[in-house]
Amino acid sequence: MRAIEVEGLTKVYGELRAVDDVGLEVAEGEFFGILGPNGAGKTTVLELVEGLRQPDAGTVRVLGESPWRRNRSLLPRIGVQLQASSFFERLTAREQIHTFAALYDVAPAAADAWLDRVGIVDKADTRVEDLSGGQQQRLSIACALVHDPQVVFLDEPTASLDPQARRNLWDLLSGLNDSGRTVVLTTHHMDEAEALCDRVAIMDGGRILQLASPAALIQGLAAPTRITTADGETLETTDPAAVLTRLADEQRLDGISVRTATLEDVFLDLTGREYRA
Ligand SMILES: Nc1ncnc2c1ncn2[C@@H]1O[C@H](COP(=O)(O)OP(=O)(O)OP(=O)(O)O)[C@@H](O)[C@H]1O
Repeated sequence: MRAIEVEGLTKVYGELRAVDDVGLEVAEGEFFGILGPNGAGKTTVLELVEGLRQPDAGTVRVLGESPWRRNRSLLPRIGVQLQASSFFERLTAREQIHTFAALYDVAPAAADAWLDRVGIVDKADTRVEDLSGGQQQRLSIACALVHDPQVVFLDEPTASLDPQARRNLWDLLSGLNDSGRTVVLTTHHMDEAEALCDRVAIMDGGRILQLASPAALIQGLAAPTRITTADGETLETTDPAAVLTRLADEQRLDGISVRTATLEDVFLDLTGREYRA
């Protein structure tokens, strides 16, 4: 069963084809990433799939149903991370998540557990406008997850998190996915996509340039490994084991750094330009 099926998806703003003939499928239980620089069209794809925007062309099915126009039977089965600006004003973090929980008949205690899971339980009595950007972001993720949806959509969920909170969120999302939830996120962090996603769609200019697992995308490049020694010599090789053995024989292993290809190299190869997140 497919969690998401998208065909020929297009959204036009004036002259700009923000999303241009996008097709993709996400399997149930998959961790799927939409990756690309600012303005690539990631958020627009996500909003079209969530049913928040109407496509100009193409079809979207989520759990077998069309999300547009507001499909009430689908809403309890999907979780959508809200932008911070969409909070109810003047509510505390706890009141905020309890409100969401009540909409889905979730018990308040279960909602409180989500504040704990995203690491802001100590801010439960703080009004949302007094939370930091990263704390608001964590609250918005907790609100998206509070009803235990089958499919979770997250738009750049780690954008304003510090490194520790970012890692904690990675663990939380991996855990959700391990328990069978489908997770779809957008990110402009290549390392995040590489660490988390089963497959990624690399987008630029409204189009999907490549769609595969991070490992397959990187292997497809056949890019050399770069080994830099402590004295600054850089060796490019497709046989790193042999080069490392030679450096070991020459007692030059101390202080070396080894760099294999990454998704950034894939982006460079696809577009001919450096990736700028
Ligand atoms: N409501 C709108 N009206 C006009 N243009 C829009 C609108 N929404 C998005 N766009 C344009 O569509 C393009 C894609 O925007 P989108 O927000 O989907 O990109 P993104 O990949 O999510 O970027 P970012 O990483 O900056 O969030 C951009 O050029 C943006 O300016």
